[in-house]
Amino acid sequence: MILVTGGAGYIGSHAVKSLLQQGFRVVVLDNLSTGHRWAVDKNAVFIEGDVGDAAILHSVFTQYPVKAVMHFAASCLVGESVREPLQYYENNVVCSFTLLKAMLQHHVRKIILSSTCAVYGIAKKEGLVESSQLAPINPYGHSKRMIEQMLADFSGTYGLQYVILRYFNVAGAAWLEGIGEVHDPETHLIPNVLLHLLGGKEHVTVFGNDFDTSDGTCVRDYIHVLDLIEAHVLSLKLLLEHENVAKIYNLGTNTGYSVQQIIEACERITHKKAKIVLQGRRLGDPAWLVASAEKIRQELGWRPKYSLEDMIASAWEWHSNGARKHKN
Ligand SMILES: NC(=O)c1ccc[n+]([C@@H]2O[C@H](COP(=O)([O-])OP(=O)(O)OC[C@H]3O[C@@H](n4cnc5c(N)ncnc54)[C@H](O)[C@@H]3O)[C@@H](O)[C@H]2O)c1
Ligand SMILES: O=c1ccn([C@@H]2O[C@H](COP(=O)(O)OP(=O)(O)O[C@H]3O[C@H](CO)[C@@H](O)[C@H](O)[C@H]3O)[C@@H](O)[C@H]2O)c(=O)[nH]1
Repeated sequence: MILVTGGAGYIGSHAVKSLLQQGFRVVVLDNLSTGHRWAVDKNAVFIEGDVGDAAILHSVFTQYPVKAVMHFAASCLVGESVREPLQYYENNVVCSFTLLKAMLQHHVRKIILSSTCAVYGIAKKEGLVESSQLAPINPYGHSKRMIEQMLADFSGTYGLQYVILRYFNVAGAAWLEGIGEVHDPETHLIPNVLLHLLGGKEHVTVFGNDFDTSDGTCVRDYIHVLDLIEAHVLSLKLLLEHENVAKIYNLGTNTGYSVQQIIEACERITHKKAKIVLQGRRLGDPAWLVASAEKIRQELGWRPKYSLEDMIASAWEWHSNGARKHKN
């Protein structure tokens, strides 16, 4: 059985569906702080609770034969982390510590961690590799960096085995399966543009056009959630079929798009025109984050199948149709 923390969230809910489709049994632990009960596939066991609650973890590990953990649960907004660092260190570092301690107490030694390219900080304009310098510039990136360090330390001393996946910007939806991104408030760029084009938001805000990039807006590397989950399944198989695994992989597409280019792509795909309002920079944003995902390609044979157009089109379908059912 696989324990999926944060399995009611955007990415976790896609992972749960995929694991079930691959024949794994799944138990989800989620406190529903940003996730949704409806997003959890009904064939998974759902436990509403906090990853920082040692008693709940004890009961989960006692009740279910958990072979590995996929740890998605976290606070994960860059700007919010600058405003609320206490929350980020508590929900990410402290809760992950409690989870890891419970795992070790119950002899569960395999984990996949959702990490982030925010651990790199200010990057040079070339594909970031896993060995690039780690110098986060916001509390969110620091908190994930600290969890990564715990895994490395616990691996050496206690035999913890892990795959750390550093995601770049995740987008798209498995909308035909009835899941996609729903955050309230929504802060991510692609859904914000699409929600505006659907009439739900007055305009699109662009945070800063004075960065050192070709058009002055921030550049990110966007990856389809289904490609991302495919990498999780490969990582899980690696962990389950081998001993002493301790791996770090970037998950991106090696291609950067500026905020301006993303808005234009959304306009092209939806045949609608966006109203743009320029604001100052958002706290904690680096100018440029683009992956080299060569390592996971070489070692696990993973490569992304979906384009930026696929991400935007599937998110558009989701926001136009699927997500509406869940709004009151
Ligand atoms: N969305 C991205 O582009 C992106 C990029 C890099 C990394 N990540 C990482 O991926 C993971 C999932 O992100 P997401 O976009 O799906 O976010 P999300 O907010 O949609 O999902 C997070 C889920 O975790 C749950 N949760 C949070 N704290 C919890 C706790 N203490 N106990 C139990 N449940 C808790 C929430 O209720 C939610 O269901 C996070 O770890 C995030 O840091 C996301
Ligand atoms: O309405 C908006 C929303 C965002 N942006 C900009 O668009 C870029 C992307 O922002 P967003 O979609 O919020 O993603 P990130 O801040 O890059 O963070 C996401 O991607 C990170 C990896 O880069 C993950 O670690 C985080 O968890 C996840 O929230 C940034 O430059 C933002 O300033 C805007 O200009 N207007």
